[in-house]
Amino acid sequence: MANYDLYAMFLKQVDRAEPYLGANAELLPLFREPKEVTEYTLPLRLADGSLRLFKAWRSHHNNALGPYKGGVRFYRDASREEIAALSAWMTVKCATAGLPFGGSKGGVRVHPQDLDGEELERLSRAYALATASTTGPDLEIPAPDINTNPQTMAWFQDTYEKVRGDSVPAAYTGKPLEVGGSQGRNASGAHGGAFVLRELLRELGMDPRDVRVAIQGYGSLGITAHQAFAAQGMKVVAVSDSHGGVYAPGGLDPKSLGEHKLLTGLLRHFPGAEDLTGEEIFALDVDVVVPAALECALTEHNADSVKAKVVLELANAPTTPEADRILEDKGVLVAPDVLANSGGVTVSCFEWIQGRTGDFWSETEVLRRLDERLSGALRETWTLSEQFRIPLRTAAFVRGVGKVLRAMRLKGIWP
Ligand SMILES: NC(=O)C1=CN([C@@H]2O[C@H](COP(=O)(O)OP(=O)(O)OC[C@H]3O[C@@H](n4cnc5c(N)ncnc54)[C@H](OP(=O)(O)O)[C@@H]3O)[C@@H](O)[C@H]2O)C=CC1
Ligand SMILES: O=C(O)CCC(=O)C(=O)O
Repeated sequence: MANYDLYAMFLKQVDRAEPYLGANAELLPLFREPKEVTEYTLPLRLADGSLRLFKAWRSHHNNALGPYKGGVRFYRDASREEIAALSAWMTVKCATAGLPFGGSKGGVRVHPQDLDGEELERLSRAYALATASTTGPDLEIPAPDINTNPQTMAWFQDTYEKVRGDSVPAAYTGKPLEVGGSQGRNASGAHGGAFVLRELLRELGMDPRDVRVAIQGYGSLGITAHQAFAAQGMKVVAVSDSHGGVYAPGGLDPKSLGEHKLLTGLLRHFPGAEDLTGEEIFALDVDVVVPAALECALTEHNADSVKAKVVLELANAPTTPEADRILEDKGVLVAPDVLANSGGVTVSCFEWIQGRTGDFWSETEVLRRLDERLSGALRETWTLSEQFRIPLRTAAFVRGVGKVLRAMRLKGIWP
């Protein structure tokens, strides 16, 4: 993925929506730029006494719709460009899901496996300290992303509250339940994706019980997606991680496969399944493929091999614009990330509301609201896509970017 310019990918997606944005397209030059990208150098004393410096970034893309919202990733290839592009997609995602947020993203260039638990805690606290002055329920509300989790959010929250000398439960989301998290947040990305897929299958006249799925990526999102799809009666026949994958035409059981991965660290060698190479996952004879790992998984090199009818993007930016064109020509429907993986940030929004009001909801209530919101967003996007005969991604951009531009116009963001 390293050779793709993610920000250029985002701009190409905006370009395709531009002809449908009417007079407000005049404001696009401002929308195309992140408002600010800040770089930090985080010092860390390692357990062996040596001193190491870590680069980190926080990108604020656009806040016309509300405070900045986005995850923080700890990732060895994190870069300024990657974080800026992901913040721009967050702006579109929040608008597409109808949330009162703008878009941001944060990242630290670190391979977390190189650090022990205490070093990771101190690095997390260093990041929260560096970004504290631009964080808060009305400013910017960070959340988990790749290699960060509820524990990371608890460390962020504690550091922030020590700086503020106050309790601020709505400053971070994706927290553990014990410190103000929301029911249903951990699996919300997967549930959101499953709701979007269910609605798409309905539009396509397909019965979920006849649907075979292949998932690339078996981390937080991939594992919970396997469970959510199986609960809807779909058959997950193949999954992969960074070491390769497994295929079982009769379906893979999420519980025993999860235990196998936990025990051995691998998906491969799962009893009763065939091993796959990572490259084979997208070319399988299935109905739905689900990229749930990293950016640029589907490119001009492998898009033509896709046999599925639907690509459900649970990862951020898994399909390059070149791959998008190839898939369109083949008649493959791509459910875009800004819609398909918006379940995470939507339940983050619910957590923010619960933290501000002190009124906490049951998991059933969280999932009911998530379903209502994402099913509605999918139907509106589908209608727009049919009306203008444009791909779902472009339709999602027309809806999402359109909302942001209208807010910019009303607020008079031009000085
Ligand atoms: N967590 C969240 O709330 C949200 C996450 N996302 C996006 O979803 C994606 C996944 O996030 P998340 O599940 O949290 O991340 P995790 O770090 O928990 O999991 C990532 C998974 O991808 C696998 N992987 C890495 N490289 C490859 C590869 N080349 N081929 C196949 N699998 C690979 C990893 O393998 P291994 O297990 O071997 O390490 C791991 O299973 C990211 O794009 C993220 O931005 C989007 C919305 C919300
Ligand atoms: O939950 C959030 O606020 C952020 C989720 C996120 O980073 C993403 O959707 O990519």
